[in-house]
Amino acid sequence: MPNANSLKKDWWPSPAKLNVFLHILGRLDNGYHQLQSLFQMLDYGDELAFDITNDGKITMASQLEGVRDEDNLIVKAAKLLAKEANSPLGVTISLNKRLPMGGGIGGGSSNAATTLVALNLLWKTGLSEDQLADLGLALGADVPIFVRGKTAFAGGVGENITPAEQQEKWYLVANPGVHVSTAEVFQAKDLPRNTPPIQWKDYIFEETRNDCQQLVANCHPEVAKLLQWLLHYAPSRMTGTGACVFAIFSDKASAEHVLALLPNAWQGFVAKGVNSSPLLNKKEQYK
Ligand SMILES: C[C@@](CO)(OP(=O)(O)O)[C@H](O)COP(=O)(O)OP(=O)(O)OC[C@H]1O[C@@H](n2ccc(N)nc2=O)[C@H](O)[C@@H]1O
Ligand SMILES: Nc1ncnc2c1ncn2[C@@H]1O[C@H](COP(=O)(O)OP(=O)(O)O)[C@@H](O)[C@H]1O
Repeated sequence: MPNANSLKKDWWPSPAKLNVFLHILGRLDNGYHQLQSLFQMLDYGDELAFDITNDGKITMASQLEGVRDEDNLIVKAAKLLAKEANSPLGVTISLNKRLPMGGGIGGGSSNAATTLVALNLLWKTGLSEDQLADLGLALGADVPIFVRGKTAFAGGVGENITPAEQQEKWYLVANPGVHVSTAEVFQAKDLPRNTPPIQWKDYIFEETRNDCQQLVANCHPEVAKLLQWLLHYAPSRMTGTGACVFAIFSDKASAEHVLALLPNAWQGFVAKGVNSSPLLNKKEQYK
């Protein structure tokens, strides 16, 4: 239960995303991969609160388990913004972590984006959305998409973003409890890297796939098992480089029904797919 102190805080949403599909078109000379993906924003995620100080210090109210403060993307984002905008202010940041880490649902990238967007307003540093997205790219490939906050098609190495309104569906997101390293997936010899490009206007879910899914399912039987289980109920797929898996429903009750049946070995949550992220809605309140 939240304590009185946390109730008083002004919490900023840090939503998750799903890669509804993820195609790998090729590999560039620098080792990075050319992708095509539909980034679906969810109405579910972490929350951050920012207590502004005058001492120029950037600190976490408490350490995120398994992540040193200097490696935390939240701290990195705040430091980057302070440097870029030459801000003399400091901040103590509280994090209410709900999203599994390293699961392909973008929690770390989203935390970084929420930090950039919120502190730009609270520190009054006045950077444009384009400038924040550019700063974010230095922290991770998915940070710009969370700064923009729109469900979108992404091309290039992920930086080429085209907002694309989708029918708002319900997703059951389940975590098989295994950790998959993005870098290792992209290094794998037998990762398919030659999917032909598609035209965004021709996008149909059934004609797309996640090119990382087979490889990850082969290496992690738990991912294959979870996918098999979900496929009994609804169209299902892995997100990003894994390991989380999602199932698509047209209504909330059906998604919650399957969540209630999910075997205890797996954790999950139900979220609505939204075209505008909760962060964007919060930002609008400050205008
Ligand atoms: C492919 C996606 C789809 O959402 O996977 P998930 O991380 O969400 O699972 C992301 O764009 C990942 O973004 P992110 O996890 O921030 O990746 P980065 O830190 O930028 O890169 C991690 C490593 O992945 C590889 N990488 C990443 C992106 C890309 N287009 N091609 C790559 O080859 C590079 O080897 C890089 O060293
Ligand atoms: N604030 C943060 N939240 C989550 N992960 C973080 C954070 N800061 C750094 N990390 C590191 O980034 C890695 C990737 O996290 P995350 O973005 O949640 O996964 P993914 O990119 O697979 O969706 C984590 O394993 C963790 O070590």
